[in-house]
Amino acid sequence: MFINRDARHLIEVRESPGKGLGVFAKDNIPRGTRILAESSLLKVENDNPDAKKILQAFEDLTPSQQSSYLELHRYTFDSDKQILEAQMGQTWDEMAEMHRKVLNIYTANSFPSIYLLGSRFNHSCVPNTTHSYHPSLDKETFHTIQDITAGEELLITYIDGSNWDRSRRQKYLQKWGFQCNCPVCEDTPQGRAKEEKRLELSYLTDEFQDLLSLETEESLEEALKLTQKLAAIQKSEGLVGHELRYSYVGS
Ligand SMILES: C[S@@+](CC[C@H](N)C(=O)[O-])C[C@H]1O[C@@H](n2cnc3c(N)ncnc32)[C@H](O)[C@@H]1O
Repeated sequence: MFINRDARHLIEVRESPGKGLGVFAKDNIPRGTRILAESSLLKVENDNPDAKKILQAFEDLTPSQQSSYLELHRYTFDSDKQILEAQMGQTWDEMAEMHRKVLNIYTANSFPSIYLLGSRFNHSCVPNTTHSYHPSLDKETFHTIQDITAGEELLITYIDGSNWDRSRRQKYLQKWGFQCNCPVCEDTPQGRAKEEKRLELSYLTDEFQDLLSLETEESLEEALKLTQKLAAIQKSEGLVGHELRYSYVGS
């Protein structure tokens, strides 16, 4: 049986300078704490946005759930707008204002479901929090992956590839309409040194895939050595979420 508890009393939502609202620690939080296990407010069974299903799911909410939903952050990137326009058979300007709002909120916050508290986590390319869907609980769970000090912001990553280079990361983040200034993205000597490590990770990951595809005893042994090297860099760079798990057990 899975215990359906979290430590949300240790977090609060408040203004994060330059980022809108964010999630902050009210107290010190040890690494590995499940800070949140949250049921979705609005669920759409599709990884890609489907305008009509999203609007129907919104219609199916209670009035109080609808007003909570409408308080979430709004943003829709142009290419997502084009997809939604095609699905609706209307231009963005022709759509009812409420439809634009609902879709704007969906595209800015979907996991692909929408979570009221979970949607307030901002992004960092060096996250201190990870999240995943927990099928037995039917909840999205959020765990700290670093020790957090009181007052610190809890950050997840919106990117599914920690070894992407800076320009690829930034291009992907355009979907949410912001420029990342996390410790790896900042244009400082420290930021550039961290970026070098990302490039090394990218190179080693490609080499690892090449070795695996050879499927000889020697290449698999080499691949195993490489994963140890990958894991060491990931740990030293604070990349201790999903990517480290992949290094140990494969994706
Ligand atoms: C899922 S919401 C996160 C919560 C949001 N800040 C709010 O006020 O509800 C995504 C939005 O947060 C902002 N955001 C997230 N991470 C950011 C970052 N690292 N820097 C600046 N803005 C960020 C962007 O406006 C983005 O579209």
